[in-house]
Amino acid sequence: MIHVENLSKFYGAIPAIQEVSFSIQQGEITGFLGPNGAGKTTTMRILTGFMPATSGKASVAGFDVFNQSLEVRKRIGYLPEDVPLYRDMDVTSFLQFVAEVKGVAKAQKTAQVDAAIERCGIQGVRRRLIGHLSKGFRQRVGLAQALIGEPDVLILDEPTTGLDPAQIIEIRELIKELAKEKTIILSTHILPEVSMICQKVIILNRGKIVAVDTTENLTSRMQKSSRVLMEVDGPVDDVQKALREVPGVLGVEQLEQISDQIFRYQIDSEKDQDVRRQLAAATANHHWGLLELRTAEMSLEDVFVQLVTEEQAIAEG
Ligand SMILES: Nc1ncnc2c1ncn2[C@@H]1O[C@H](COP(=O)(O)OP(=O)(O)OP(=O)(O)O)[C@@H](O)[C@H]1O
Repeated sequence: MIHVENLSKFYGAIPAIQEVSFSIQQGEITGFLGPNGAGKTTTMRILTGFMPATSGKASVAGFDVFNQSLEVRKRIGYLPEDVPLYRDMDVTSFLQFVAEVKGVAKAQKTAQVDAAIERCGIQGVRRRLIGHLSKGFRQRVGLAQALIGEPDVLILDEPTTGLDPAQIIEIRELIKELAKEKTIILSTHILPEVSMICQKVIILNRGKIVAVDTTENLTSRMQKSSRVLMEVDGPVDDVQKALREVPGVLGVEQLEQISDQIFRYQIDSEKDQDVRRQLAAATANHHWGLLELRTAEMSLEDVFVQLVTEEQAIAEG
């Protein structure tokens, strides 16, 4: 559905993205993840035909984003980071205006506006002025305008930024619903958002792709060791020593103190080696209280830090 090949964009002499390549299949929901300034917005703007690239190729549904930008725009619904909503217009009039701008046939205009209003759950505010809506509802209106024209692809730039926790959950649910019928690219710098919503992740750092994979693969590929978390009631130095002596254990780190003698520990062991039984036995042998023992998944955040650090180390030689 979306193909990007060796895309680069320079602002003057400053490279915003360099040699970016990826493909997104129809129906996939892909997270564009990267710190501020990584090049997420730049890539999205090029894909939506808002801005030309300096070099490289990109196509959406088989149409070239540079030479056939009108065809591409018809197939993409775009939610920019700052949605240009007209605060003095009511929701319905605004969406009708968007339908006109997008060239929706007159006969379909009302039906499409109504459908978008319903999809985004804004029936109750359809006559309200946009300027009087909460940020969460404004974001829903932003999503509704992206749906007008019935595009196959949605490109959403940081759709949850600036929302409160309840609104964030609502918008994520809405995006997941939309993902049942659309191909979606969503940019974010919030890591859990990607693992919650996306099947695939493209990680950008300083204008370059550092990884493209499924969220699951990425986590397991980068996981170089297994990690166990324990909470033990016992003398801290002795506990650490005993846990370190368990075969296969690579390191023990003391985490927070819960109370007097109770501490939490993080134990890293060789990948694929399950040391939980031995850790429990070591604790029992010393008659310490074992209050908790569980494996810890490496978070996407750990993966991200690892990838970016590795990349920086390579760049610095
Ligand atoms: N119009 C512009 N003129 C000059 N430099 C720009 C312009 N727009 C972006 N840049 C630079 O290009 C790089 C990539 O920016 P971009 O906005 O694409 O990143 P981003 O990943 O979307 O970041 P953010 O999360 O902060 O929006 C940054 O270094 C930025 O300063």
